[in-house]
Amino acid sequence: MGVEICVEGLTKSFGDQVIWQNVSLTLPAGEVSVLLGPSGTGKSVFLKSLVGLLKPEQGSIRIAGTDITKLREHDLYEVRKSFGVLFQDGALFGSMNLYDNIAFPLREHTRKSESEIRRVVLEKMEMVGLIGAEEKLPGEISGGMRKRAGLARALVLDPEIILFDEPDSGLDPVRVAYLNQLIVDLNAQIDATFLIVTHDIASARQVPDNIGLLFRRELVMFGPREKLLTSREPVVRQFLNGRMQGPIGMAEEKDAATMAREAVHFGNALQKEQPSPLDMTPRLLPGPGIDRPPRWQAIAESEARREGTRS
Ligand SMILES: Nc1ncnc2c1ncn2[C@@H]1O[C@H](COP(=O)(O)OP(=O)(O)OP(=O)(O)O)[C@@H](O)[C@H]1O
Repeated sequence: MGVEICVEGLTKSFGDQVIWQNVSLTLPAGEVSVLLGPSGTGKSVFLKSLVGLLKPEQGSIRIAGTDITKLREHDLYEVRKSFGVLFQDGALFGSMNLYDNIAFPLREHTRKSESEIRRVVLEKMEMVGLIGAEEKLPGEISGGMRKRAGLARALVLDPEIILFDEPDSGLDPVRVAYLNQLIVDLNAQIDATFLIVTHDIASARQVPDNIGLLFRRELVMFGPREKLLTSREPVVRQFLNGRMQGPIGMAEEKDAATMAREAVHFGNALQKEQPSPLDMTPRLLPGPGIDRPPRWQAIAESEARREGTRS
């Protein structure tokens, strides 16, 4: 369960437009990682590269030791079965009810009997809190329920890696909180490797083990969430605090003249800014009723110690 993904020196362009270059990171097996970045920095392109839908020009993507950039289409097809992907809108078939949508990958990719399929579909629907909604059509349910259904469908082949493309998009803050709790609960239950692309800073602060930030065609930083949350790197602080002041501009990158005007206006206050203890948001833990495997038990104990030193 849960495999390591090791990306080294990855570069992707479309024509002469370089999307990102020399990206290296390791997504540790079974951990939750978040990828942040201003709009258009190529986060979705990165997810598509991981599943082999796009081919980077340089670098390697090792999944459990196999470099998938070198695989032929047939072998890639096999590797893709180890991925579950939650697309932004759930990507459900509008004419199929939720049960059939969730059963779809099992009917396509396995030889399971309908009674086995029923067992798996109902188990996953229960995990995401959708029991009772089997007959509903995607158009009859809320955006939050569609995401849950998309997640149940991503789970049916027991993936070792789950990719979430902006799971919070289009949801109100309360639904985002429920979905984050579900993501953490699932990670404790199925122990797969999770990568979440998001713009939601509150989620990025609370949910992951690791955070990465794409900016100016590079991976500015990737590491344990403590490293990012307490970083003094101006672009990281600007992004995490959702501010206009800093290197990120309206069209991704600020020009030198705007940066110079800001420097005059704010002096070097931004450069000197220190991270505060408040930057270390408490981590979201698996909810009541979810058994904690040793990894999550250790996280809970370290959070309790941190709380102890705070109060
Ligand atoms: N198939 C493609 N062909 C050409 N250009 C593409 C293709 N896919 C993506 N791009 C370009 O790659 C860039 C990055 O797009 P991408 O959707 O990955 O950004 P993103 O960081 O996910 O943005 P957002 O946060 O707004 O979703 C964009 O300029 C986009 O136009």
